[in-house]
Amino acid sequence: MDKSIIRAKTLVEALPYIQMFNNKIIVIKYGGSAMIDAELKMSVIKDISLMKLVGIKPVVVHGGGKKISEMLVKIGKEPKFIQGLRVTDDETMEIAEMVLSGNVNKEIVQLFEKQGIKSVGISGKDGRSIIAKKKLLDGLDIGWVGEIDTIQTELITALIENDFIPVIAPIACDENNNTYNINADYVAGAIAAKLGAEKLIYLTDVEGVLRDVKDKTSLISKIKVDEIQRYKDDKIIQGGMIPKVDCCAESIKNGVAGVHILDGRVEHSILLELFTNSGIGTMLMP
Ligand SMILES: Nc1ncnc2c1ncn2[C@@H]1O[C@H](COP(=O)(O)OP(=O)(O)O)[C@@H](O)[C@H]1O
Ligand SMILES: CC(=O)N[C@@H](CCC(=O)OP(=O)(O)O)C(=O)O
Repeated sequence: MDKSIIRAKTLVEALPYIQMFNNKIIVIKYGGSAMIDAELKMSVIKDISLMKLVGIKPVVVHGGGKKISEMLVKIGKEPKFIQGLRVTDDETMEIAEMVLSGNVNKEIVQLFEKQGIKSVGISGKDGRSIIAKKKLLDGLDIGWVGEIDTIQTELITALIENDFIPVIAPIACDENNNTYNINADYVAGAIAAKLGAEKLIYLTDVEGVLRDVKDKTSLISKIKVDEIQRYKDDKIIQGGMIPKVDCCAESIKNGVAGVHILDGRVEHSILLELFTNSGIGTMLMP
């Protein structure tokens, strides 16, 4: 068949989905692991730009953990994680803020602007959008790691209403102006719930949740919230996947209808998930 006919057919099939998401907020967590090369980054940005052009209201929450770790190694500091969360001393906090609120955030904004899409980069500090408090891991103090106390959507909503894509770095402060490093997965989940998003999509560097991390064919395509603990106990879900599934569960409890973990390395993974019948990745369900 002529390629243009295939394209037209695909478009016609996509139309009902496009209409279904018209004016709906979709939160995309763009993880550092899926920002590995320029081509891939551009492809993700183009997909989100297309969503915006067809009437969806995307909100981007980004990570950048790999870049923080690279910077720490450059200054001779060994990155340390406990249960997927970075142990954050004073120096690490300073670097995390520089990398996330500065470098990564502004690069994403610049890529949207290159597509002619209006976007504004903020961190949780701007407009006091995220108020944090210290997170203790089973009583253990791991430094300036924050958990979300309050989300104030005033600024984010103003940006959406004025046709901008909000691009949010997971840095926040508390009432005493201490700065906190928050895992971006938590920020995406909490913002999706607070905004009443239609969908929350986690873009990462694996096919989804795998039964065996070394076997990419072992994808678990559907997980019920009450199955998560068993997967964690059985050490199937580990490391960086722990905060992701916990946030998925929390957002579902808070009313987000569709939560997906997708492979950000696959071209058009978001569009395939949103606009076709061929669901990819892992879908979390109540
Ligand atoms: N069961 C699992 N399925 C898939 N990935 C897993 C699983 N358990 C642990 N992981 C790890 O979680 C990682 C994704 O989390 P993370 O590195 O924090 O990504 P991101 O930067 O996108 O937030 C994967 O690269 C993988 O190493
Ligand atoms: C406390 C904590 O772990 N914060 C994360 C924030 C960045 C992040 O979440 O980046 P990814 O989404 O790319 O993993 C960190 O310092 O790596």
